[in-house]
Amino acid sequence: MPHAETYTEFRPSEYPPFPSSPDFPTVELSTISLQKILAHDAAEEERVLEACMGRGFFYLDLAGPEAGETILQGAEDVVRVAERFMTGVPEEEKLKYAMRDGVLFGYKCLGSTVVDKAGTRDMAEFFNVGKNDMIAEPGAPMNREWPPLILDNKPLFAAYSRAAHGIGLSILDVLARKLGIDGEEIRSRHRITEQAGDHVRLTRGPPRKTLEMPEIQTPSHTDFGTITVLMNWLGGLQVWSESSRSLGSLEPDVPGEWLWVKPKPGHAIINLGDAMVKFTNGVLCSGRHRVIPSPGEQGKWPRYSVVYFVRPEDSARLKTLKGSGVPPAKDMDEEGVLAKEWIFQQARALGSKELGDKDKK
Ligand SMILES: O=C(O)CCC(=O)C(=O)O
Ligand SMILES: [Fe+2]
Repeated sequence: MPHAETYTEFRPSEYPPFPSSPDFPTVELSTISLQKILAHDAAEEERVLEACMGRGFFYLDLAGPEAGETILQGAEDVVRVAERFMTGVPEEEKLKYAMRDGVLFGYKCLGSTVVDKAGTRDMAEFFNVGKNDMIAEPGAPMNREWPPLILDNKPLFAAYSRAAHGIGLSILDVLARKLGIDGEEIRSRHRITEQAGDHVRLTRGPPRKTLEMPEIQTPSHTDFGTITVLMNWLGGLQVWSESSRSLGSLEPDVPGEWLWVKPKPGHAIINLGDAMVKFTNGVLCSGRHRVIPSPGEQGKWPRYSVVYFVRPEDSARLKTLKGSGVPPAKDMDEEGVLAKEWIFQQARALGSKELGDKDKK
């Protein structure tokens, strides 16, 4: 038995495999190579477009480029910080850092959101670590107070945020090129130094209690921002089998079923958010997804994930962008809605009590 101080419940090398049984139908997602994207490989770029016009989800092979390696190693280091926070800090201390007053950074305790019309409570804890505060120069003012554990690891969160943001923008560059959109239209709305809702989300879901109970950890949602870089080690994430471009309702609005997304070692899971649907007038899809406890034997382990949300800068304007592959829309020549306001509206549409919980969803 390891000594209490070295004990860890995050032990990827010991996890049982994802069950191969028809009881757990999985989704087939394309695998895209970050290396090839960065080398402007034409066939790979076409596959990125196809994946984003379809489900809006794909695996990204991170091996090779420096940013990919930063995510691969960094995600495990981030989970170790998450584990110390989630399992080591008393609840009343954690609640001092709760998300509140429309600020989406900080702690969300288990059960603070409703996952269905019956009012069932969620089963996941998160901690949203804001990008701007982590990349801030020492001594610069911050958007909020952070626990010492997070501040002690500021360089880790800064490096992780920069790498994930950079990867997200490289994918957005590809999509812009393929759709004939001026890449600057997207880049200028996602400058890393500008204030934005970008954050690293640390999540912990407890082990499954029973085989039958759904125990929803994160209810059905589409991400609000532009693009998401997700690292997870255990099953639990599911995508809705049919793509839908409508935003905002808790339940899927087209017939289909939930399909499991099998974690793939060495790969991130990339998905588009609602801002990308807006920018492209619905040409691209923000896939609907949710998280339930891991299947089969995997469900005996607590489940951690590390999510980076790339979002438009707070003061950016959201509207359909001009491009040869984008059908014209009424809002193209309008000023567009302020990103900060857009996120707030999306959160409210999802029935959130506070903005924070439901960027959350
Ligand atoms: O934990 C996961 O695998 C996905 C989490 C997620 O979808 C989210 O936090 O938006
Ligand atoms: Fe999500």
